[in-house]
Amino acid sequence: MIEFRTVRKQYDDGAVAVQELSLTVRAGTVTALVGPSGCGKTTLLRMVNRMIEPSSGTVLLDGHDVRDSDPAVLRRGIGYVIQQAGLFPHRTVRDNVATVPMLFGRSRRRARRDAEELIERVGLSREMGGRYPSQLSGGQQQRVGVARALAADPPVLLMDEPFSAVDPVVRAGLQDELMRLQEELGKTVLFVTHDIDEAIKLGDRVAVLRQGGHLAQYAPPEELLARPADDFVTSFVGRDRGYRRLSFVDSAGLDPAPVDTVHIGDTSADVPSRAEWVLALDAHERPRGWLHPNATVRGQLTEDQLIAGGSLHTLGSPLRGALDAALSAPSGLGVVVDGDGGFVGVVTARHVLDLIEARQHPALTEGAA
Ligand SMILES: Nc1ncnc2c1ncn2[C@@H]1O[C@H](COP(=O)(O)OP(=O)(O)OP(=O)(O)O)[C@@H](O)[C@H]1O
Repeated sequence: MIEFRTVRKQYDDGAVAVQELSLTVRAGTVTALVGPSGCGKTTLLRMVNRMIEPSSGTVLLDGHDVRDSDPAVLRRGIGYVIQQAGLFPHRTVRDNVATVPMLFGRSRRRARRDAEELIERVGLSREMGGRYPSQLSGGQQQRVGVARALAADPPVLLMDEPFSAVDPVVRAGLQDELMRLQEELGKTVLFVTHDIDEAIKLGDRVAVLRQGGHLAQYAPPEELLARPADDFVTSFVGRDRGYRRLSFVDSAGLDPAPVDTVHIGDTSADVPSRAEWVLALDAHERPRGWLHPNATVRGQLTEDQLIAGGSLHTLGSPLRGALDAALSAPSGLGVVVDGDGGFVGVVTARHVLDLIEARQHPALTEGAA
């Protein structure tokens, strides 16, 4: 557990970066620190490993004042990942990851073997261990940065905008990878970002900071979206927070309806012309696309005769996916699949909206029924 108790930081030039701030990061959870540039996020993060000392107040790690620990010893239990990975350019990937364990006395051979395992764990191939950082893409370098921070198996990870230098697609992949790793490893993570979407995706709790190092709100992401504490947080979380909140509403009670289906490879005799949209499935019952109403199939049904479908909603995942599936489908019918991708049924946007309404105002809906 990391605890900030009324910490304040004033730099020598008089600038106050953090203003009497109290915050607790529970063990085994991810807390995202988010806010505009210069609001004190990095300052706060670096107080944990004593790269920066507070002007007043206390930072506790598992109940112990960090000031009572020698910084070098303290940092052994704290992984640190920064933007653009900060790798040693003249060491191979494997040696970058093995450096810290070797400093702690692990044999070179053992440290390298562990490094190779970690390299795979963060989603890179073992062969990449022999390359130099400049021979990797930005996203791959970030993965190495994460592997290096994990190498000493620290219970705490500090991550300072670790993914902000890569493009959005790679970034999303790195975020997913971190979530997967975190499920496995259960570290106590403090994650700095200026991107509210990243904070909401990764944080079990999100701390929104505003200029001058004030804590504007500290809450789980769904609460932040549902009940922003003030105008600053409201504008910071953005306009479509109502829609984004659906990411945290489960889809229990969603009742997919049947729809006419055909299979790829069916002949025109099997596929009579219909006035309704027809969903085409493959041999594994997975949706492949839609057949337009009244479309005539010539010969066998092939994929190029289909209109590409919208997004798919997996049964049991949050309601946002169900609404998106309905809104993005050419037929207006959101396709619902099971965990294996097999077709289950369809939902309309109206159906999803009714469910949302019932969740938000249960009494009202019951009264109307
Ligand atoms: N060494 C320093 N000396 C003086 N002022 C500093 C120092 N480091 C940071 N500051 C100031 O403290 C404030 C907070 O800086 P900090 O780097 O913690 O913000 P941040 O929220 O991480 O910003 P960014 O998102 O831009 O990285 C800023 O106004 C900054 O200019």
